[in-house]
Amino acid sequence: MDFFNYKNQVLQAENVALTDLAQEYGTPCYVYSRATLERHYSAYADAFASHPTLICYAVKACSNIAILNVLARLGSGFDIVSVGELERVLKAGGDPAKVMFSGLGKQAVEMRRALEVGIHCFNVESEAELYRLDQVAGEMGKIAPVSLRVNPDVDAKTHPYISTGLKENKFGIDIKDAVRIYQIAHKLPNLNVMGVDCHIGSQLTELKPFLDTFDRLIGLVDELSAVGIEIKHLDLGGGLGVRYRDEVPPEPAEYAQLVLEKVKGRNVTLAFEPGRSIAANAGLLVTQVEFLKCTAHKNFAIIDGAMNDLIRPSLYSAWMDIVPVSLAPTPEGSRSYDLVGPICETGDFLGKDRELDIQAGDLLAVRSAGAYGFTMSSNYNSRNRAAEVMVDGDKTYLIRARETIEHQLAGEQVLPD
Ligand SMILES: Cc1ncc(COP(=O)(O)O)c(C=O)c1O
Ligand SMILES: N[C@@H](CCCC[NH3+])C(=O)O
Repeated sequence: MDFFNYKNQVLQAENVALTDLAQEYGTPCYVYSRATLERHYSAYADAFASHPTLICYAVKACSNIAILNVLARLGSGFDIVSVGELERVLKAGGDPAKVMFSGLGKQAVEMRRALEVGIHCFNVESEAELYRLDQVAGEMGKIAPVSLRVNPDVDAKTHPYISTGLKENKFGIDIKDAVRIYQIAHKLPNLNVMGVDCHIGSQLTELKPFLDTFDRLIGLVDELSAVGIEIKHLDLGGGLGVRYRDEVPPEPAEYAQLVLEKVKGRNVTLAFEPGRSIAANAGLLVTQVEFLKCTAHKNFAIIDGAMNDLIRPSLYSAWMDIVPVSLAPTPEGSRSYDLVGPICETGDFLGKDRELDIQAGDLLAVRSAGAYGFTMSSNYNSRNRAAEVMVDGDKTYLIRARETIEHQLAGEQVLPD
């Protein structure tokens, strides 16, 4: 459930009509609902309340500092993959002691900053990374807390571009090699091997791959214990899917029930790194129809939102729900449209073959756009990135001003004469 509903035939974000919001902030514009974000985070926190568990929101899903701050106030931890994301968390008032540092290409300078602020754990993805982290920690006179990200070779049954837990994927350490590499890590003087980590993919709509993974990780924990390495922390990553169309993904409570059953009697803390399931349905992208272009072959609605604003449809052929902000009938009547942006790419579309009753000037909302929406946006075609607005009840806050050409050009210069 979210807090985007129609009232008097106009779509609202909480108590604010999107027509008013578009008037004030312009389009394209990302709109987030604070109540929805809080509800989604709390679904995890409540589900795991009976066991020591760290919920680390995956910053990459939506990294605006206002979003991070709303979650930090609820006690959320954060999963980061770069020093940029770490600085966002710190700026947002997040607690570094609740930060997991994931990602397979951490630079020494990033490790240094994370050690300086005292993060919870590094999720290390290769033997080479272990040596680098050991060296950096040694130079700083620190001990780095470490989990190894294990690749369990489980099929997450999701889009191939967002599946990460198969042996052919670049992520993690092959589970067959894990004991050997744990033994290396255990001997390195500046590392404290505390946990096992994994993340098998994103937009999972079944629990079975998670549970198969869990069983493999527990098997590894027992093997490690047999060679004298005690694991105190299990990080199961993110990946729980959301409904974009007709998917029926499991709720955090169902997931928790099964995991807590499996973890019974074991002295391990748990961690999760949900991104999409917290942010996706807490945000939408509001865009305006510039022109209708109807030919003998196709009807196009040319909109002011484009693939640079929201790349998921172009990149993954992802289907996103697109609805009119106002349900009032138009003189045009209902037709099937491809919703295309102004970018010079055939792949620049947000939706295809959508039956809509719209006319030029109308507003549309792309639903479930809160995750991997703004964070994957770009300046392609020198377009300014969209504004971001947070709604809280009947209040609205501009949490990121629309970019300007001056922002885009800052840092560029022509050659001297
Ligand atoms: C290491 C890691 N953790 C967490 C996430 C968040 O995943 P999701 O948004 O599917 O919950 C990702 C992205 O898939 C990831 O790569
Ligand atoms: N960006 C992807 C998900 C990738 C998750 C990153 N680990 C999406 O929009 O679905």
